[in-house]
Amino acid sequence: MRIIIGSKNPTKWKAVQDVFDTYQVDTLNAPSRVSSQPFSDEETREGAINRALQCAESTPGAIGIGLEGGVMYIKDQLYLCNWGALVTEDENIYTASGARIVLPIDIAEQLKAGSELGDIMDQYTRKEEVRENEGAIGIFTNDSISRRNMFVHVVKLLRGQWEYWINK
Ligand SMILES: O=P(O)(O)OP(=O)(O)OP(=O)(O)OC[C@H]1O[C@@H](n2cnc3c(O)ncnc32)[C@H](O)[C@@H]1O
Ligand SMILES: [Mg+2]
Repeated sequence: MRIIIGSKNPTKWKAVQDVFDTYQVDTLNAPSRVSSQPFSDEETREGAINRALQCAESTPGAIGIGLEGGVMYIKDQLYLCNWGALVTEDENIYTASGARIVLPIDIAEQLKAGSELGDIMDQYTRKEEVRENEGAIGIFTNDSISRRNMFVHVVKLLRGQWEYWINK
């Protein structure tokens, strides 16, 4: 069976390949159809579902996966949040979220002013393409958990739910 992941970002498709290691995993540049910087759990989850649906619809018999990054408030603190969705060929939708950590206040201020986290992180670290490597979660956990690692966990939650319910 083919798995299609709706992003060319290596942290995302490699996470899917890590979990679905015996499957053929293909990538599709599927737009999230939400803001480029989602600002709530709801919006981030919707972006993941939109991407997964487009992937599943693109190829008969394929499973679509969408992974989306965003930020969300708890009280006055801004947290990183990530969501995943898996859509089966009969359009069952499974969702799961990833671990979250609070963002430093100066990063939160720049996000509130309208910048995207990917750009802010590159400036902050003086690196290139942090979002395609360790990610903000890697930087602010002292490299304990990379963005790919965090997505592996999300994809395991998706695969596990799908396998559980498929036999019911
Ligand atoms: O190509 P796509 O799949 O769109 O990958 P992306 O890196 O843009 O990832 P998202 O659209 O899912 O993330 C939404 C925004 O948040 C940024 N972002 C999310 N998580 C991040 C992280 O861990 N490190 C750096 N930027 C992150 C990202 O760059 C976008 O600006
Ligand atoms: Mg993006």
